[in-house]
Amino acid sequence: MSAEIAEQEIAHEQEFVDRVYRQLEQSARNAEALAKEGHGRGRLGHEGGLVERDAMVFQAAKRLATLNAAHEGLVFGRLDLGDAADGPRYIGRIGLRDDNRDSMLVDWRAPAAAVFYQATAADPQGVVRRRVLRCAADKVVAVEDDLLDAERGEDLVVVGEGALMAQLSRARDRSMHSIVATIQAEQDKAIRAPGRGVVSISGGPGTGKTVVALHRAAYLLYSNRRRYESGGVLIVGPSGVFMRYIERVLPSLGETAVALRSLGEVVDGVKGTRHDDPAVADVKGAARMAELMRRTARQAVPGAPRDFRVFYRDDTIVLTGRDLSALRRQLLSGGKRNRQLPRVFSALVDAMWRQVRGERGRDRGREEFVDTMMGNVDFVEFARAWWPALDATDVLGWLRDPDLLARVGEGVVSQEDIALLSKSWSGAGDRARDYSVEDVALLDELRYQLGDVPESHEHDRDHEPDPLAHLVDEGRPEVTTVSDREYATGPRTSVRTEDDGYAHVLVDEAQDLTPMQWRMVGRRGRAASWTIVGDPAQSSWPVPREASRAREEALGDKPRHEFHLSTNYRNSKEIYDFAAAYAARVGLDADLPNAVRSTGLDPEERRVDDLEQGVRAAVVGLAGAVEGTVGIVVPAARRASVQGWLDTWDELGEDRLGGADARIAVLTGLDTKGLEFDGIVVVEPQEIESESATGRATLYVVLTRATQQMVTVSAG
Ligand SMILES: Nc1ncnc2c1ncn2[C@@H]1O[C@H](COP(=O)(O)OP(=O)(O)OP(=O)(O)O)[C@@H](O)[C@H]1O
Repeated sequence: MSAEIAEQEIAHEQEFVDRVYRQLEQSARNAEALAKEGHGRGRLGHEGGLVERDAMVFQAAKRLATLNAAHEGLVFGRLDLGDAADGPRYIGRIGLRDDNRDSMLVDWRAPAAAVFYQATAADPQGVVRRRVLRCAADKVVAVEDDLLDAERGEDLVVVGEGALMAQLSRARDRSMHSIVATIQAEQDKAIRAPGRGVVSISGGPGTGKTVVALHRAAYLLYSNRRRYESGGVLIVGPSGVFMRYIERVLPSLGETAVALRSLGEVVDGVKGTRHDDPAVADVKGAARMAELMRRTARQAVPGAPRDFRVFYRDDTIVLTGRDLSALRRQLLSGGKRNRQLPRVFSALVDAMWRQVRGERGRDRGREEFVDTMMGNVDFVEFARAWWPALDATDVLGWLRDPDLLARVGEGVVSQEDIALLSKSWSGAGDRARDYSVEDVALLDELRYQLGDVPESHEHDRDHEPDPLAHLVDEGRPEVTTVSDREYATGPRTSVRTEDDGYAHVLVDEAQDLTPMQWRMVGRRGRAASWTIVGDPAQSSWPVPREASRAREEALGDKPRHEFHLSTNYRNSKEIYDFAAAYAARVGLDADLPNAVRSTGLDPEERRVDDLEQGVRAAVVGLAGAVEGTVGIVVPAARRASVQGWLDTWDELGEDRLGGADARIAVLTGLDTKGLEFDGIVVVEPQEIESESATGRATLYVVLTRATQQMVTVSAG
């Protein structure tokens, strides 16, 4: 194939791409005009004007956002079909029509685009030639063809060596990119799977599970926009760094109505960023913690009055500790703690009225007794303190008291568990509200145990007017509506459990969710369809059976659809062979995909006398050898010291600045989950392996993160 012919083809495609961009601008102008008109109508003030305006402005703004997001690499595919009379079909990130309403560009998710991904030479499905256009901004820089039907395509020019290889060899930056142009047939099936029930996508490292799941989210939004945009789509991933890594994929596909949350951010209003030590994390994630939280949520409020005494007419009325415990149990048997707030006053007054024996008191009747108590400042204060509206963070705080922890933990968790939990919480001091990722699932458990504070229980007609009502109102959290969610760009502000549900829940790196995290995520997907992505061999949770039970409970009896991906698109063959040999050596039952790209560069295992100098040489070497990112992966115990070294290695310049998001960054094994780097330096792999009960799986994850080159460095 001569370069000249390739140039001609590129120039030809450029003409079409130019036309598409002109049309895009026209559409953007139309959307803007519509938005302006919408604002104008609002001002007219005629009936219904506001509603109409809101709808118009909203639609126009959304269309504008989509158009802006689509700007980069707008057109990426072309199909020449058997029936030449139809002309070529172009595929893009969004669909676009010309002024005559004729289709110029087919949205990649539309049924008419499916053959672009599914046609093969063995089964061309009417496609003669498939062409991928590679663009830089709005300029076509290369075209890559597959001739699928050699007979009918005799006259067609065929250019390029394959879009996929070109895409896989590109340098990595700190963001995942969309793969719309090169989705492979087995991936496409998982992306376009029907939106009902649970879609599980499994596969070994680098098989595209994450990127496929994200494209699936975009597909679902396209195929049933009303359901998924108003009900919301929640995407849960392992860490903040991971969420930043994937956050650009959906906007680049024109979708913004999605909540991306790391496991530490699933609960509105709290944020866990640090991890507990593995031993503590293992306890906090275990299923037995649910019972511990249930018991905690039923405890008397620490520091609240233990009894109450008042004189009424001829009687001394006393609510003893025992009375109050019985009342607490009685109220709790009627429903969740906060839900019972409207009943507290009557329950207390009833118990006290039973003690009114004197004639003067009885003669005046219960009503007067109630009125008197409502006006009694001491009583109202006592009742507020005895049964306040409780927040999960306050209740978790109770467990900082080792005695209380030991009391509620008895018979539920072991003595060792209690010691570990106590060390984690009672030592918190100033960090009392600095939650770990593992604490967040416990807070969620407590939220559901406590229940929401009723919105306006003062209107509750079945019960006495409640002097505590105003108290409750002060603390009433905001409630979000469906339209808030549609308009929302940032995190939701709701803290009510009833607003937690989504229409679709997508869990990435699902093999790592603890039982408590499954419970937390499961609550958000009771009525949802699900996409679950994972690879059991990469799991860092030590009790897989317990986690799968919790996962089954979260998913209920929803129908399951399984998809398996079998090609590793990330690692060079040399790197993946090394990792697979490690998995076999340490006895991991790994799902071994087929790595398709070879670089001729084997990983290196270096032994050095001076660890710092050895790591420095490896990092500087890789930073010069690869174009993209370099990850320095260290045992958790060495993280701070290696970061300190990196800070002093001035020859690396700006590339090491910016912490976890820099071109050259220090990460622990667990931090690397789901990420990838062009070059990886693994510091003391043996220590990473022995650092936790599931260290072998963690090291396997680490060994499967590099796209180009990998060096391990150990001292001695
Ligand atoms: N069809 C494709 N075309 C181009 N690149 C692809 C394709 N499929 C996957 N990739 C790339 O392969 C890399 C690995 O993908 P991804 O991170 O989604 O894999 P994964 O299965 O989630 O990996 P792991 O389980 O190891 O974290 C990414 O860079 C992704 O963009």
